[in-house]
Amino acid sequence: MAAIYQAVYRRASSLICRLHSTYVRKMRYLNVLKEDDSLCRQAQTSGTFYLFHNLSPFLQKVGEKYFVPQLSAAEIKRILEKFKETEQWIEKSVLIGCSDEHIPHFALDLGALEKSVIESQLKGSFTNLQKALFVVDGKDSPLLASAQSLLQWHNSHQYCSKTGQPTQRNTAGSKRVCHASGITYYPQMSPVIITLVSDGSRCLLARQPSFPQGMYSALSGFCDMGENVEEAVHREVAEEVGLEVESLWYSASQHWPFPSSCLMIACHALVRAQQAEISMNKLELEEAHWFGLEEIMEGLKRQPRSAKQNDGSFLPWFPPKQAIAHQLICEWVKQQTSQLA
Ligand SMILES: NC(=O)C1=CN([C@@H]2O[C@H](COP(=O)(O)OP(=O)(O)OC[C@H]3O[C@@H](n4cnc5c(N)ncnc54)[C@H](OP(=O)(O)O)[C@@H]3O)[C@@H](O)[C@H]2O)C=CC1
Ligand SMILES: [Mg+2]
Repeated sequence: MAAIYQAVYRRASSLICRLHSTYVRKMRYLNVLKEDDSLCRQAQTSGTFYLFHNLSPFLQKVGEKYFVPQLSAAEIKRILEKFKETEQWIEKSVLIGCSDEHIPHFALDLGALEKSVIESQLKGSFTNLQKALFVVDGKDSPLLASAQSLLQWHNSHQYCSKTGQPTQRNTAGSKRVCHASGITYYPQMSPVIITLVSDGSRCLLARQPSFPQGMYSALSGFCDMGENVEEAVHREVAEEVGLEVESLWYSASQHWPFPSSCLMIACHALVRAQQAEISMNKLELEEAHWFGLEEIMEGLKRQPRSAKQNDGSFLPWFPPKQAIAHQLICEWVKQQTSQLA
């Protein structure tokens, strides 16, 4: 039966090949892997694997550069053999994407096995995600972030919240089902708005007590139940700095894995210059200031280390380019400089 099914799939995909672009074929292939457990199990034997250990990704350092190695199923089996574990472990992996040539990519957490043994066999180290995202190549960080978020979601959704019974995952790891209640659980993201407020000539940046010293960012906050993006922006700006947004526009979005899978929706917002006095909410923020164009341009040049002064205090610096807050600040600078030109 499986053989007939696979033959039909191969025939159908060869027809699709002739009709669609590489991107469309790739997305269709991934979709089929999510729906078809036996095909996905087969794909695991020819796929590549990103390794994690208790949610920390495995990286290799060559010179000053960090790489995210993709291991073959054979290499994974060799590690498992070392621990006298069976290859059934591979079934714990989750599907995270595929190459243009339809080589599927999986993420696998070997957290139950001794970390140092794997590290010395593969000549690399499991690195905290927060560090990893900022040292790997830009194209690898979204992949690491979404892989870790999916693994984390499976860790925290082992049981049905209605019946308390264990939930079962599909092979791709794109959902979990409670057979007692019939409820299907899908991986979740929390929508979060992030807004760069401007009064026309200055922009507003703030610090939360948990931020690294000297770092200022745009205002952010989780969307409330039932709220749309516009309402969330208006509310968060009012709550955090006591200002009323006059107009706003969408810029871009980003998946952010901290604390657990947020969908950051980035916007610019304008307040009236005559009504721009900040009334900061001290429960959420420790500082909030208006910054002029020059101060922002200086801040963008600073790194955390160069921001530290001799007396131990810090000059303002801003989130690194991997964070969408950075993109908002750069867009504001571009808009201001084009107005001046
Ligand atoms: N990529 C980027 O450029 C940036 C990303 N961010 C991210 O944005 C996110 C939200 O920013 P933040 O300003 O802290 O949000 P908020 O201003 O909404 O405040 C956070 C507080 O809201 C409560 N809360 C409400 N809903 C949730 C939920 N679904 N999950 C967790 N907490 C919730 C929690 O309070 P309590 O626990 O007391 O109930 C939490 O401490 C953070 O995860 C942060 O990492 C922020 C800035 C830049
Ligand atoms: Mg906030």
